[in-house]
Amino acid sequence: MRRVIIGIGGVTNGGKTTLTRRLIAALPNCCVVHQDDFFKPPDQIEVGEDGFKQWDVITSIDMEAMVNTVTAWVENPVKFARSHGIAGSHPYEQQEDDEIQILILEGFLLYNHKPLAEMCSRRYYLTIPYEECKLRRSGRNYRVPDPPGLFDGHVWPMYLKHRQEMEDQGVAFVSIDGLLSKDDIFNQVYTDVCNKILNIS
Ligand SMILES: Nc1ncnc2c1ncn2[C@@H]1O[C@H](COP(=O)(O)OP(=O)(O)O)[C@@H](O)[C@H]1O
Ligand SMILES: O=C(O)c1ccc[n+]([C@@H]2O[C@H](COP(=O)([O-])O)[C@@H](O)[C@H]2O)c1
Repeated sequence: MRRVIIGIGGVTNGGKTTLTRRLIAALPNCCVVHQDDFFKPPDQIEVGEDGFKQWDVITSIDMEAMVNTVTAWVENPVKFARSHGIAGSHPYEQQEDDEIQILILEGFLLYNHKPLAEMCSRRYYLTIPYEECKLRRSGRNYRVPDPPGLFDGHVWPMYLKHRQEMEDQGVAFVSIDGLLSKDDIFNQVYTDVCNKILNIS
């Protein structure tokens, strides 16, 4: 059994979840782990000197739990799929030795966590400019709503900081223009996955 982990990273509201949903529907034997599912509870999030809860830093996420979840998939992708209620049309019971199992990791701080970044066979990174990001973010409803000023005071500065850190650390990624249409983004990434990972064209 061949295992492949694909990273879908990038800026908040860049289109990561949208792209991930489409890839899951198109790829065989494909599971997903969302980094957002590992946010710590609000009472464990530090308040910074700027007065904002520091959601957009890696310590706001329980990375140990996330890595444990990914490790569970690596150890047994078939069991992982079953225990996460993924039946699909693929014959999990009849595994061929050369069958491929795919895990998508989706999140805004994937590549700033070295062990996770290194687990990805290929890393995609969605970007959108400041104005578009602020606009999309203003229409989003998170479990904890954004207080006024959070985007400019915390979210965007942290995005720039983490992006710079990732580039300084030499993490290799395929940059995706999040301003393209949802169809174009999907086609670009799906074609790349087929060519570079699945070796089918
Ligand atoms: N390519 C796109 N063009 C325009 N809007 C998009 C595109 N991709 C996503 N969106 C919209 O942007 C918002 C955030 O998308 P989402 O996929 O949840 O982003 P993320 O997971 O990166 O935060 C949603 O309203 C979504 O419909
Ligand atoms: O999901 C939550 O519980 C949650 C609570 C507070 C904040 N968030 C925001 O979630 C953002 C990352 O998710 P996303 O989908 O926008 O990439 C990040 O910018 C956080 O500010 C998310």
